[in-house]
Amino acid sequence: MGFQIGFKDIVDIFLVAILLYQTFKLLKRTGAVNIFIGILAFIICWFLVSYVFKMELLGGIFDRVVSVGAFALIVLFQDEIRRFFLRIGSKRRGSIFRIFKRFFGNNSNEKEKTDFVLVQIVLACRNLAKSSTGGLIVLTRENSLDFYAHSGEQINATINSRLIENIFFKNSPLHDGALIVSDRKLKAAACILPISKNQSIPKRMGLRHRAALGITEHSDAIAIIISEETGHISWAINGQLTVNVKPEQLEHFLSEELAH
Ligand SMILES: Nc1ncnc2c1ncn2[C@@H]1O[C@H](COP(=O)(O)OP(=O)(O)OP(=O)(O)O)[C@@H](O)[C@H]1O
Repeated sequence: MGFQIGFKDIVDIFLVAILLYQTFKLLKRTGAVNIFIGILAFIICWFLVSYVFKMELLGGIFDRVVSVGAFALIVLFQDEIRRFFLRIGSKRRGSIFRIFKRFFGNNSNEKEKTDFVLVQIVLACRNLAKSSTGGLIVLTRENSLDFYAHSGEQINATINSRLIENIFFKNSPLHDGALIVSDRKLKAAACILPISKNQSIPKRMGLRHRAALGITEHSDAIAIIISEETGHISWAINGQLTVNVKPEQLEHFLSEELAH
C-alpha cells in the first residue's frame, strides 16, 4: 500500500502545522504547554501502536481513550476555551464606526484628549513608584472589561493623577485590587482580575503581577503594575510582562499602543 501525496495534501499538512503552531503559542503563554506536549506524545504513541505496529490489545485501549478524547480535552482546556470565547464575545460593537471616525473625525481633538489621559496616568504611576505605593491599572482597548469592572466599585470619574494616587493610597478603602480605565474614564476600582497560571513568572512576583498578566491573557487590555515592594513600574500586554521601566518609557509605550 503506497501513499500518494498531492497538492491538496500538502496544503492540508501546511494548515495543520499552522494550527498546531498557533495552539502551541497560545498554550505556551498560558502555561498549559506541558499538557499540549503530553497530548501530542500520546497521539504519536497511539498512531505507532495502532497503525504502524498494529498491536491489537494496546491499540484497542488507546482507541477507547481517543474516542472520549474530545470530552477530556474540553475538561483539560476549559480555561483556555472559555478565554477564547470570552475574547471573541467581548469585542466591542461599533468598531466600523470607530474606524470611520478615526479617518474622518476630528483626530487632533481626540489625540489631545488621549494624550491628556496618558499624561495623568503616567504622572500617577511616577508618584506611586516614588512613594513605593502598590498599584494596578488596567487600560481597556477593544475587548470590553465590564465583567471585571462589575467585581469592583463603580466610579465613572474623569481621569486625574491625584484621584488615581488617592485610590491606591494605603488607607483608602479602594486601594486593594485593580483600577479599570475605559473610554478615558476611571471606570471602576478594587476590581478582581483573573490570576495567571503562567509558570515562567519569577517566584518573587506575587498576586498583583499575576493578576496583571491574567487580564492581558484574557483580553487585549494593557495592565500597569507599580510594585509596593520595589517601587518598580512594569507593564503587561498579551500575557507578557516588561519589568522595571522608566515613566518616560511607559509614556512612549502607551502612546504607541493607544494611538487610536
Ligand atoms: N485577583 C486580583 N485582582 C486584582 N488585584 C489583586 C488580585 N490579587 C491580588 N491583588 C492585589 O495585589 C496585592 C497583593 O500583592 P502581592 O504583594 O501579592 O503582589 P506582588 O506582585 O508581589 O506585588 P508587590 O511587588 O507590590 O508586592 C493585593 O493587596 C491586591 O491589591
